[in-house]
Amino acid sequence: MQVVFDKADVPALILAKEWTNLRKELFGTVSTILDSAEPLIGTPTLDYDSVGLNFYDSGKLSLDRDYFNPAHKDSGTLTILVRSSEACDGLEIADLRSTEKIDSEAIGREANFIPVPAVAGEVIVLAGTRLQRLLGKAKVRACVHRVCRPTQGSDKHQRLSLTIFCGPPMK
Ligand SMILES: O=C(O)CCC(=O)C(=O)O
Ligand SMILES: [Fe+2]
Repeated sequence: MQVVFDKADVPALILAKEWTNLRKELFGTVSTILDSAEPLIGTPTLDYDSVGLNFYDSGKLSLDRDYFNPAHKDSGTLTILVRSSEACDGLEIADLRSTEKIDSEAIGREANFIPVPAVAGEVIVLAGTRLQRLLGKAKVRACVHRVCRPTQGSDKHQRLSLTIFCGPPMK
């Protein structure tokens, strides 16, 4: 038996089409805000996205670990982040003005970190190292971020987040 799909009905293709339109709008806005003539999408190399799903469970985090996810930069152009909506879920970003350090680990030790409380319906957009490379450090710096062990809520805190990593990762 042969099953024939109408492409217009395949959910993954519908989603891909929606995402392509959204991506175009998002990068157009970012280019305008950053006054960039540099293409950020629209070439086969740049039009690369990958999706990540993170499940964090503080019950499974060993006691000597303070972070679900230690200080790091994402390596693409932009990261779109959606997370479960508890007010203080441990996400923090580094204030890069508070340190001269360059690498994520040193920034993680030295910088002041700013908590990012979750707001219902929000979508967070983080700059990655490829965006910094394309536009120059004077215009944009890759966001150093981390997810701490949450201090609020029950001991068995669980957290879910979804990321779309746009652009090919830097090596
Ligand atoms: O879970 C989060 O809020 C952040 C996840 C993250 O930084 C990553 O997957 O690169
Ligand atoms: Fe990240």
